Amino acid sequence: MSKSQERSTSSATSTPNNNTSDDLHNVSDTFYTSQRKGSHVFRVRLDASGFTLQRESPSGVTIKEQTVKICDIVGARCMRLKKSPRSLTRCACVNPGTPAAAAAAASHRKTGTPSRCSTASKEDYGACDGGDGSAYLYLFAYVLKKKSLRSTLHRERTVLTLRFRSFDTFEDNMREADRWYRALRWQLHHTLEPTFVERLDEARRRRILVMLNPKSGSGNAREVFNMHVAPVLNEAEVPYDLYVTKHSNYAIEFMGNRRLDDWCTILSVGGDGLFHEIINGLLRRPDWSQVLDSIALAIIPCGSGNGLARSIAHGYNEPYFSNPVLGAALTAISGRSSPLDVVRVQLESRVMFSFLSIGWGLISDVDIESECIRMFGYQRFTIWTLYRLANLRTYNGKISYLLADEATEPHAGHAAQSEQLLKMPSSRSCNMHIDKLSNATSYRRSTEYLPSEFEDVISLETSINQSFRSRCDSWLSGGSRRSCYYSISESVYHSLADESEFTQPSTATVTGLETSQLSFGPSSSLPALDEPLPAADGWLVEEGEFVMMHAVYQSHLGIDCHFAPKAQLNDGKIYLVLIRGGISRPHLLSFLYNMSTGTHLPEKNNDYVKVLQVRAFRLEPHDNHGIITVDGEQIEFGPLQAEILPGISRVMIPK
Ligand SMILES: Nc1ncnc2c1ncn2[C@@H]1O[C@H](COP(=O)(O)OP(=O)(O)OP(=O)(O)O)[C@@H](O)[C@H]1O
Repeated sequence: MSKSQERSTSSATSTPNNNTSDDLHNVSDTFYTSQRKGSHVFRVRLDASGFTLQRESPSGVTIKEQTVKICDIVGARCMRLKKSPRSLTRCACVNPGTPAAAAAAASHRKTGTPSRCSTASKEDYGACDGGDGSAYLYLFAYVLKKKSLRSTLHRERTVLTLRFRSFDTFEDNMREADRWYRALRWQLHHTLEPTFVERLDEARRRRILVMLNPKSGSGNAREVFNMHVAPVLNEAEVPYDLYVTKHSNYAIEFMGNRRLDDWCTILSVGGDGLFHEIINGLLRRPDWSQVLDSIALAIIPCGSGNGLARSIAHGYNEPYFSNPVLGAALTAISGRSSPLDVVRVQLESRVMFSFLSIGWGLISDVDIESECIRMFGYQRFTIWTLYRLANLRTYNGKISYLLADEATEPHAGHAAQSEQLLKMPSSRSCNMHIDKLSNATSYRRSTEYLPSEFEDVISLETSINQSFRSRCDSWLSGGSRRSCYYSISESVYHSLADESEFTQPSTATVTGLETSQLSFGPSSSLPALDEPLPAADGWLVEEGEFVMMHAVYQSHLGIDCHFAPKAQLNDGKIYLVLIRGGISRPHLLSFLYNMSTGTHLPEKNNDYVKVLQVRAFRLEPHDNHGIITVDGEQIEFGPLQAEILPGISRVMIPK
C-alpha cells in the first residue's frame, strides 16, 4: 500500500485531552483503502448505537452506510498482526520463497487454520510482518441476518477489522487502537444492568461459574462448551470457572455448600435436570435470599428436553433453531436478566423447588419410560408417545387448586428473610486451560459489507464454524506484546484434577437429600400436606380418572413442545392442564400433535381438557403406583402440593 493510500491522521478525532465524556467514548476516524481504481474512504464512528461504517466514493459521495449495533457486539481485541491470507503466505515461518514455504502457505489457505505465526513468539512477528508497525482492532459481533426473504433470522459471526498505521511506531499505532478499544468497552459496559457493574472490582464483575454435566443429552456437553461457548466468552473477555459434575446431585451439593461470591452468573451447561439441581442447591442455603439476589442463572441447552432455554429464547424473540447454543451463549453474557418464578413443591418427606413443570400421568410416563431409548435424542419422546397412546392408562386421584389472580403483576421481591452467609473454604483450582482445539475454521468474507480489496485497512468477516477462536487468548499471548493486558487466561478448568470434597458421591448426603425433610428456601403459605384445604379459602377440586395432569410455568417443556403459550418467566402463574379419562384417542392424538405449535389447548375448557391458571395446587393420587415428575425428573410417588414463588430468582435474557 502506498503512502497516499494510508489512513489520514488529520481526519481523526482529536486526542482525549480536555474532552467531555461523550467525546472520549464516541470515537470516529477516516480509513482509506487501496484498490486499482483509486482509493475509497470509510468514515467509521463508534457511539452508543454501535459501529457505523459510511463508505464514500473517491468523489466523496456516500455509497453505503452500515451499522453494527452495540447489542450485537460482544467484544474486541487489539493485535499486531493481521490474520489475512496474505499474512499467512508471508508468515510461513520458513525461508520465504522455498517450496516448503509455498506448501505451508497453500495449506493454511486451504484449511483456513491459523498460520504457525498465530502461536509464534513475539520476536517472530517482527520478522513475519516485515517490520510493519500497524496495529489492528478486531471487533466481534453476532449480527441478526436472514439468508433469504423466506428464511428465518439467524445470528452470523461478524469480525470488523480496523488497521491503524498513521504513526511511525507500532506502540503509537497500538495506543490509537487501544483508544478505540477502550471506547468500545465503555459503550458495552453501559449496556449492562447494575448487577453486573456494581460488583466489588473489575475482575469479579462479570465472572461466570460454569457447571457442566458431561452426561446430559447425547453426552457432548464438554465438546459443545469448548467449541461453541468458550470462544464467545473469550471474545467478550468474560472470565469463567468451569466445574464438570461427577455424579448426580453434584450441583446440589456444590451450590448448597460453596462460597459463591466470586461469581455473578451461574451458567448451567446441560439439560433441565442440571438446572433443577442448581436451583435446589441454591435454595438449600441459609443465605439463599442474598445469593438469588446477586447471582443470575443462565443455561446452555445440551440436554434432551431444554425447555427453559427454549422458553427464554421464545420470550425474547431470539432465534433458537439456527444455533441454540450460540444464542444461549450470547444470552449468558448479555448483561440483562429477568426475574424467574420458582415453584415450591411440598412432598410427604421433603421440600423441593421447580422452575419448569410438575407432571403426573401420560407426559411424565413418556418422559421417564423413554429413558431406555435415550440414544434417539429428542425423538425418543415422539416414539414413546405413540407407544403409550396405543396402550393408554388412566389414573385415579384428586386435584385441588387456588386460582391465580388474572391481573397478577410480576414482582421480583423475595418474601422470606435471609440469614448469615455460609462461609465455606474456596475451591481449589488446578489452573488448566481448555483443551486445545485442532479443527479448521472456515471464514467467509461478507461481500454484503465490503469488497475484498478493502481488506488492507478495514474488513468484515463472518464465520459459521468458530472453532479456532477458542484459543484466541493463547493466540494473543503468543502473538501480542500486550498479551498480559488483553489475555483472559484466568479462566480455569476445575474438573479433572480437583480432589475436592465432591470428588466421590457422598452417599449419606445424597440419600439425605432424597429422604429427609430439609427446611430451606422460603416457607410455605399453604396448610400442611396432611391437613384439609378449606373451600372458604378459595380451594376448588377436580376428582376422578385422569389421563394426565401437567403443571407448567414456562412456555416450552422442550424445544418442540410449546405447552403453555401464555406463560412468561415471571407471571406468577402455574398453568395446570388436566386431561380426564374417557377422552377419545383422536382427540388425545390431536392434543399431543398440536403441542409442538402451542395450538393444543382449547379456547374454552371442556369435559375432557381443562387449562387452569392457578397459584397453588395439591395432587392426591388414589392409586399407589404411577410416575410423578418435577422438571422432567422422576420423584417419589405420593401426594404433593405446590405454590408459586413469583420472581424469586433471576435468569439471563437476550439483549
Ligand atoms: N456426572 C454425572 N453423571 C451422571 N449423572 C449426572 C452427572 N451430572 C449430573 N447428572 C444427572 O443427570 C441428570 C440429567 O441431566 P441433564 O438435565 O443435564 O440432562 P438431560 O436429562 O439429558 O436433559 P433434560 O433434563 O433436558 O432432559 C441430572 O438430573 C443429574 O442428576
